[in-house]
Amino acid sequence: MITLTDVNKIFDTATNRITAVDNVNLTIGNSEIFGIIGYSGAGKSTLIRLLNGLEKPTSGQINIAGHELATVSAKELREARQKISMVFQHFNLLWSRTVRENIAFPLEIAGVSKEKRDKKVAELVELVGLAGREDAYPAQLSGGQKQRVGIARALSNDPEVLLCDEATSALDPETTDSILDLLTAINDKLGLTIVLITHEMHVIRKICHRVAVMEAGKIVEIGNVLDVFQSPKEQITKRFVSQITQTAGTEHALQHLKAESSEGTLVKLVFVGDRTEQPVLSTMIRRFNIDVNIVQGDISHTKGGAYGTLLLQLIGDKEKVTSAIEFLHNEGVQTEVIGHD
Ligand SMILES: Nc1ncnc2c1ncn2[C@@H]1O[C@H](COP(=O)(O)OP(=O)(O)OP(=O)(O)O)[C@@H](O)[C@H]1O
Repeated sequence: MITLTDVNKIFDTATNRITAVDNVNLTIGNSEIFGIIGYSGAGKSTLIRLLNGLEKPTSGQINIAGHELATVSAKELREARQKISMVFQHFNLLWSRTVRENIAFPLEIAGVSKEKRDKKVAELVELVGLAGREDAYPAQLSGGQKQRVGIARALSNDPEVLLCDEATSALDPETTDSILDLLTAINDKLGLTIVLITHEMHVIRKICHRVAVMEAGKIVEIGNVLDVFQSPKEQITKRFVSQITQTAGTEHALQHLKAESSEGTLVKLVFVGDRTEQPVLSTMIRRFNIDVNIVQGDISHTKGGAYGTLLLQLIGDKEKVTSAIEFLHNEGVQTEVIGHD
């Protein structure tokens, strides 16, 4: 559905030359929810502007739904852009128009008849959960409701690809979750492809099938969300993953434990998929007759399954502790020994 081949975007300014997108190769499948994560300046906005045809690449090819964006005529680009819609961080609504009129706006531009517009708007209002608010103005809506209007408007011309540019970054955590649930429901119901850029790993974890990590214009890591959570390879990816898996107290707790208690073996466990639901730990404790002190733990849910980390202090006979760690490993639990007595 979307293929980027050797894509570069270079900005030449009066004083320097910036490679905002650096040799990016990427394929995004039909109906996929694909996340691009990176810190500020990584090149995410430039990449999304290339995807919606607002920028042309300096070199390389971008193919979306059969259209070669880099080389198409202005007319074909307009046609291609009919298939691509965008949701913005700050909603970009028309403030003097009602909810109904905002959603209908792209249809008006496209010359769709009033009857068809009204029918479509009614469907979309229902889909995004705004029934009863059709005649409200944006200023009368909450942030989450404004974004619902933004999403309904983006869907009005039946796009095949929905691009989301930090769509939840201006919202509080609870509202963020409700908008992410809405995007998931839309992906399930309409089967359209969603590409989102974000700097929040929570967004990736909650709704994406796959993720690409961007740094200095390059995609430095890419994979299924669960795989990336389970074994991030690059340092930057580890930092993003730790946004979720590491609570503020962990480092402190570790240092405290290392300093205060020299007893036992400190082990970090990573559970993936079904393993999180199995009583692996209680079996281990019973079988090897060791004491276990839980230092820290959490579980996250991704589209591909559950993912959890647990920091344990194992206390007991050294051989038994070693066998217990081996048992965990054989049960499919990733183990990493962090410290020994
Ligand atoms: N039109 C432009 N002219 C010159 N430089 C640009 C232009 N657009 C982006 N850049 C530069 O390209 C680099 C990537 O910027 P980009 O906005 O794509 O990153 P980003 O990951 O989206 O960050 P942010 O979240 O802060 O927008 C930055 O160094 C930026 O200054």
